[in-house]
Amino acid sequence: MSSVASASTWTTFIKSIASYNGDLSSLTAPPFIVSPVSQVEYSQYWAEHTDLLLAPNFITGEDEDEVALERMVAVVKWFISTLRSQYCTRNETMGGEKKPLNPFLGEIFVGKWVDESEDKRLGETVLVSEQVSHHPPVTGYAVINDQNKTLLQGYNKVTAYMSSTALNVKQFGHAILDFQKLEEQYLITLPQLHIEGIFAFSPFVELDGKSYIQSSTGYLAVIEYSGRGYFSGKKNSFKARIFRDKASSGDKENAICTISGQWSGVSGISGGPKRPSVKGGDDIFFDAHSTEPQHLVVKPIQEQHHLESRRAWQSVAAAVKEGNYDLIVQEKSKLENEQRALRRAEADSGTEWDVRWFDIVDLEDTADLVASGKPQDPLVSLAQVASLSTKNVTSGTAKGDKDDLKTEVGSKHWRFNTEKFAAETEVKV
Ligand SMILES: CC(C)CCC[C@@H](C)[C@H]1CC[C@H]2[C@@H]3[C@@H](O)C=C4C[C@@H](O)CC[C@]4(C)[C@H]3CC[C@]12C
Repeated sequence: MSSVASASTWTTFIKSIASYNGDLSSLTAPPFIVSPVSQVEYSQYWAEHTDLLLAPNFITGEDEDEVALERMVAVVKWFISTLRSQYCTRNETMGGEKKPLNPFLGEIFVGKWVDESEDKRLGETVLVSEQVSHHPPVTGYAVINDQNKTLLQGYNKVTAYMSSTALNVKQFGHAILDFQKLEEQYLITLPQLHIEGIFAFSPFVELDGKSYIQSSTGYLAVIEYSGRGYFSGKKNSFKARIFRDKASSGDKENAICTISGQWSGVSGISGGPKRPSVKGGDDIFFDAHSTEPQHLVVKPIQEQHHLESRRAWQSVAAAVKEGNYDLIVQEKSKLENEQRALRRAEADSGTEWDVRWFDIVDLEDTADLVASGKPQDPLVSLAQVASLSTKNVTSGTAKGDKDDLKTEVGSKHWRFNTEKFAAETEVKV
């Protein structure tokens, strides 16, 4: 396509999103900003640094409180390390942010990270990701490491609205990182973001606002994001402050340590743990470019189940890579029509699609759960400590915020079901 033609298609697209407010799946994007990758694959970006994800398991010592702080710093380091993968991958590999393929209900994506450490202490780490809802689109994921009894699970939903300068994206959902051997859990809320550069023809993500990591040991990390110019003149800036607890986080001066810099580049740490080993050497906390992401190993397409993402979307992905607009539309329609036929058949037989590895839990009435003797969902206990909402609202919403107080918003959340996954016989990782 000529640059004049693509500029006019781009202008038409911008006009179509100018009044846009809702779930992004219905947005028809011009072929040159469509990605050949389905959004169900994005869950892999949580664990492209498995060594950092698992690091807290190996932090031990005499002083319990110091160890708890060191583990919190290690969790923050891992979290910061995920951001470049999550939000820069398309820019780095496709020359700009793209619109991912909209996963169909039941679409799955699985793979594993192989332990490349000398002592093999990391073991195998497995990813499972599943599209648990189509309207609205919701992706559930779990990263499982049996050797170190570590489970990261979560789910994600996005909505968006266009302002005069950017596409503003709200993330719903959260992640829970459970170190079962340590009996320590972390609630992780998701950053909010906007897409800049749309009018200049070159979209990219900027994170904004705050996200939180609450540890069951009481430590709370408050991470603030800014684009170019607020904290420093640099893009993708952040400042993470670690506090002893929620109560002390009211005053920034109480921060035990502060980590700041660029999440897509270099960051440093001041204050915090006494042992230098957890801080990173030479005053560098994390350098996103000197620690390359470790990519997930995925089975060849011919060995994949028909619901596995790369197999299901292979014709569309090929058409996207070819830049063949008519073929993209044709191949996408085939898949969408099959999905519509499935939904009609379910409606006719009065059945519903069986979500494979996840369940929805209603945390509305936690008193019932406590009375039933079942262990409390970590969201309930950790959100309470951090004073965050347990409702189905924008990730990181404070308790008592106007959205938290809306009576019509429920507290239904997606959870990974380890038993269902253990009983899986058709899908091989
Ligand atoms: C290019 C643009 C104008 C079209 C709109 C694309 C829009 C649907 C895309 C753009 C960025 C995408 C984010 C992506 O940056 C990273 C993540 C993190 C991942 O864990 C969950 C998905 C999410 C939020 C993507 C959702 C789809 C977005 C907003």
